[in-house]
Amino acid sequence: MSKMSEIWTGVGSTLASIMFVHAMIQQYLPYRFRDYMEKYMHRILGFTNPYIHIRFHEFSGERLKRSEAYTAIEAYLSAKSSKLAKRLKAQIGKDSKNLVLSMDDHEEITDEFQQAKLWWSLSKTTPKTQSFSFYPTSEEKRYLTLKFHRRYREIITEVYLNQVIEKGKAIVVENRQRKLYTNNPSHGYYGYKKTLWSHVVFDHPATFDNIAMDPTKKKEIIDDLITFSKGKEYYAKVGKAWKRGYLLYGPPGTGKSTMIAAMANFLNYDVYDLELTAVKENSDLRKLLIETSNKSIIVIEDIDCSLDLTGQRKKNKEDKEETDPIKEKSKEDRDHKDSKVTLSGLLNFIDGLWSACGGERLIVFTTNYVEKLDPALIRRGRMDKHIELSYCGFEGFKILARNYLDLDSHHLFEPIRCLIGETQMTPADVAENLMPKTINGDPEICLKNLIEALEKAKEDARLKAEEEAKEKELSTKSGEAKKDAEEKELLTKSGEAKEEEKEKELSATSGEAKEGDSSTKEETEEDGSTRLKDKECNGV
Ligand SMILES: Nc1ncnc2c1ncn2[C@@H]1O[C@H](COP(=O)(O)OP(=O)(O)OP(=O)(O)O)[C@@H](O)[C@H]1O
Ligand SMILES: [Mg+2]
Repeated sequence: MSKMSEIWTGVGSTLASIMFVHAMIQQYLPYRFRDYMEKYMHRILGFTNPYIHIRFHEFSGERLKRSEAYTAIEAYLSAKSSKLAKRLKAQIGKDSKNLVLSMDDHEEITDEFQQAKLWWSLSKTTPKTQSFSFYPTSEEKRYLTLKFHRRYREIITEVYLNQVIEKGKAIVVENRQRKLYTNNPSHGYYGYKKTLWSHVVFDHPATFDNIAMDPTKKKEIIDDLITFSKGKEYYAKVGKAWKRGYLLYGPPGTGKSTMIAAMANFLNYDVYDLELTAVKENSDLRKLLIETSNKSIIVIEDIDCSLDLTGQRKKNKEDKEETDPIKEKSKEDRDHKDSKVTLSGLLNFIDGLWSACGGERLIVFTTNYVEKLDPALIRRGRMDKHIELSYCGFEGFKILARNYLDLDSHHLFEPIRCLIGETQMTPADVAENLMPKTINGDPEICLKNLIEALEKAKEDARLKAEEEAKEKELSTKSGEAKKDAEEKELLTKSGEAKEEEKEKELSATSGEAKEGDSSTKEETEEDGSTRLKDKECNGV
């Protein structure tokens, strides 16, 4: 027993001495000298220590992007971590149904591969200059370290790691909880985490099945999306970045936003809803692009309202645009948000060199006024596919009737078919009319509601057309009257001019004829006036 206590005392004093020496070195040895010592210590240990360490940092390239390898390894280790690690981190999993567990900082778990034993550990470094903050610092850098015996070097680096990455990627895709991101303002206070994007779980029920549109057009879009998502090799072969631009245009309420949600659900992509007015400069746009993940849709809604995208051309049309409510709104937004994003910045965002970072991205613009967009912005190559979403047709109505009323046919479909072809009603309005207003609503009542609304819309359209025709007629008439008056004026003027000319001509000819007598007349006049003058002077 006394021997045991002696040993413990010995160990204790040795440890205390080591700690003392370490503290002295830390405090008194010059920084450069310490660096040298560490370097040579590692070399000496390298000869004696048979273990190899590989580090995988969470962020690569100046924190620009989360490392894909790190994410994949984290996913691969997640199953093992939940069994082996003592301290775990929990995150909500796919569809908010289950928890995904992973090991916490400074934990270590073991793995085996063809008789080789491996150790995975998670560490983090915090910045040396600590400042007081209520919030967790975003400067922490995490890294995973793999440790294994040097005799397994080849098998681990050439086989094991590749398998880990592959399996991890598959798990990431499987567990992917799709997200809807929006960009944080580039300036001002925006919470404790200086991230570029904030996100919520993307949970939109729209699918291509319940979008009301022409079936052939719908199939064309679906085929296009499938071709894109499977086109990795093809894009590489033709030397194009793996991305595709979609321009969705049409009147309000025709399903542009719904279509984006359906696309995301169909392809299982994340959605990045980019608010351009919150982006201060073109360089911020680039940073935002880099922070987006693969398999995502980058959306800019109402692009015509987001920015002044007519570039320099605006200056030439200043007067005209002053009365344009859309441009005025965009001007207001610009003034408020102080955004300096330019058209060329946006063009570069879509297909500049940076747009090729990552891959499998859709860029979608929506607008109500396609004609107001700069042609350079929507040319093929930038916006590859232009999709017009328009008023509801009979095919669209049938889809809505199936969605909202579970009806595939009904005797009221026929009058609706006739009416819907003659009116311009958006799918949003049709859907609203079809929606039962009570829990056990009768479908027939909903169809009748729709018929009523369609008839009203038809009547309104007729009245509007009549009014327009009248206005046109009036303006034509007033135009004609104006023209008549102008013509008359012109005629009168030309008549007068002619008369004057004639008179001149006449006077000229008569002047020539009388040329001989003129001297006599002048003389006579002269005489007369002399006489009058004489009279005046004489006081007569
Ligand atoms: N084609 C459609 N198919 C099914 N539902 C539709 C369709 N179009 C519109 N709707 C319904 O109308 C509502 C409005 O549609 P949505 O927001 O997609 O229109 P939008 O074209 O984006 O309009 P805006 O131009 O004003 O943004 C949606 O909630 C959706 O239920
Ligand atoms: Mg919309």
